[in-house]
Amino acid sequence: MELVVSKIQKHYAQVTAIKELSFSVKQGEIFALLGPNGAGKSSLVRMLTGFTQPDSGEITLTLDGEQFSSIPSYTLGYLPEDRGLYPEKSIIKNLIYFAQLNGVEKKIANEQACYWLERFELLDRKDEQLKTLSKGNQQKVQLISAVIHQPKWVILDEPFSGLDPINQEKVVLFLSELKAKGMTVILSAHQMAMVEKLADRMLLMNLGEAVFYGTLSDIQQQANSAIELSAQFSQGIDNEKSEQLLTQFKHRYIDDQSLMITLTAKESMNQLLSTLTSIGELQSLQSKKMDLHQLYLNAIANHGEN
Ligand SMILES: Nc1ncnc2c1ncn2[C@@H]1O[C@H](COP(=O)(O)OP(=O)(O)OP(=O)(O)O)[C@@H](O)[C@H]1O
Repeated sequence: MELVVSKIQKHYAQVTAIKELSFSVKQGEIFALLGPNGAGKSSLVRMLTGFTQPDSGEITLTLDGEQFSSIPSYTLGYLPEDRGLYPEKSIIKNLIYFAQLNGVEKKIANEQACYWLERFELLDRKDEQLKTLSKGNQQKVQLISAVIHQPKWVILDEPFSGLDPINQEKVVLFLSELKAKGMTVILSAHQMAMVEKLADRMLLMNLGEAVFYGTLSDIQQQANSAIELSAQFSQGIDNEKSEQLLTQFKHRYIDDQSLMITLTAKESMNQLLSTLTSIGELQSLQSKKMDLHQLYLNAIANHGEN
């Protein structure tokens, strides 16, 4: 039941939205699609759901011995980028309506709706009109509507958007629960801290191409040629002087006594050390693994350079 995407391309008039993209999603995993605005995530999702087709290349999913060129709608739960619920209807009626559209009996739909509403602490408001909920709470109802028919595959376009940190954590738990129930989840997101916690594997796209792909540790290994170093000085440093001396090294300031440097394989540690010691009295120099946020920024900045 692996979803295999092989060398797909998608063009819109002059724009090539997806270029020769290949990857696969394994059954039961949480797979994250990452990338800056315009990278091609929504174009890809539209092809995975069968809403549009690739101009070339192939998408294949084998389910119960049958082969499909997208995820069939009967087994898909989808949270689209443009949300669509009925603001005048009650929360429970919205959810039952969406479940019934997907062939779920009313009684089961009601049970499922109550189960998930309780999880999101919204059960006591189920009979209120949807429009009376805050934007974040409406988002939670929308998430429930995407999974109320217990699909095997779930695609969520930006499930964290508009949510405060507490509710983002609730969505992390919600997604983990979907995985524990055996669903395969594909999500697009811009919140790297959430993705780092959740995703089994991920694909970073830029300009329609894959920039990195794999588990977080695969990606950290791929980026191993570059290391992040944190330099701490015993006194405040002179920014003007450090800017002149550090021109060849990619760096950013943490505060007036410390900075982060990204050292690539091409650059010399000895030279960096002598540069740092001429900036001021170095108290410590530590290397640390790049988090997903930093890996993402570096990968996008370097994409297309080689
Ligand atoms: N219907 C369309 N007609 C023409 N160009 C399009 C169309 N849809 C997308 N594009 C272009 O294709 C490229 C990829 O867009 P897409 O919406 O897939 O990116 P995205 O990664 O989903 O961005 P975002 O994070 O902003 O939602 C962009 O250059 C966009 O302008």
